[in-house]
Amino acid sequence: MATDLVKRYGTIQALDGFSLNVAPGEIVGLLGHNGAGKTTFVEIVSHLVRPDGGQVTIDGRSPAAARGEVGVAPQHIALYPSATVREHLELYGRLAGLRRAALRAAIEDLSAVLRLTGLMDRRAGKLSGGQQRRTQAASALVHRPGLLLLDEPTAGADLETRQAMLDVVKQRAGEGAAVVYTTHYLPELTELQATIAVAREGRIIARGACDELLRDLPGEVRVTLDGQEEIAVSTREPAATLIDLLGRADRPVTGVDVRNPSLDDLYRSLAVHDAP
Ligand SMILES: Nc1ncnc2c1ncn2[C@@H]1O[C@H](COP(=O)(O)OP(=O)(O)OP(=O)(O)O)[C@@H](O)[C@H]1O
Repeated sequence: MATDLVKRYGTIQALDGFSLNVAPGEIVGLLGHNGAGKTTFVEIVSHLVRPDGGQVTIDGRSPAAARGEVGVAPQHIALYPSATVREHLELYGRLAGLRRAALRAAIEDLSAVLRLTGLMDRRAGKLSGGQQRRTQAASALVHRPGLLLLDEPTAGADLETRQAMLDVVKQRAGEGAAVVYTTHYLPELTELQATIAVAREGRIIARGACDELLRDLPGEVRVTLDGQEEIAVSTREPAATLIDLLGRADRPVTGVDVRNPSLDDLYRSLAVHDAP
């Protein structure tokens, strides 16, 4: 849906040929260092920012034409402090065309999944940070958009908020929504069974299923000898390496640890440094 996006802010090249496709029902975990361009991409797809070059289509339409089909939870909290949680959901639901019974049902369903039921009549400005995050996500989701753009939806969130967010994302993807989920918390992407896109310096430098991307990375085998000396070997063949190390051990082996490559290793290998 995004092809060759380019965006400059003065001398800063925020996007430099950024391309990413997301299929219906797919959750894409968008990773990348601070300043890699993730938020700029989200802003362009949600028609908040115009690209200098490249193209975005959402179900064959431009971001302007498809606005009602997109649900966006921005990185920074953007709620009306004096409006209640219910008023937020009613407002965003009505803006998207929901009325009466359909609106009520959508709000009831979403407030249960996002654990907002007991908070519906509280003003947004008086909520905790995690409660605000959940309200913001609910506002993005209430009209059941076909494309969800969630920009660090769990930043600073406690366990309850994090779990609620993961539950609702899985539910919506299960119903066919395409989801772009930016995060710095890699275990969330494993739980979401997300495919991965890694951004670096304004473009996507790795894209695919998690297993595929990890296949070529080395894991690590550690063997402890006599409770003291530890030998650590980085290897693509952990079983063979372990057998070799055990065969060559000249003292009792007191500990063995085999670590398969993780998303953290992938992230470090591809997007190691902060942008200047
Ligand atoms: N409105 C703006 N004006 C000037 N520069 C901007 C603006 N928005 C983004 N940038 C710059 O564009 C680059 C990409 O920023 P962006 O926010 O898209 O990165 P990000 O990957 O979302 O980072 P983070 O993980 O920190 O949220 C950065 O260098 C940033 O400073």
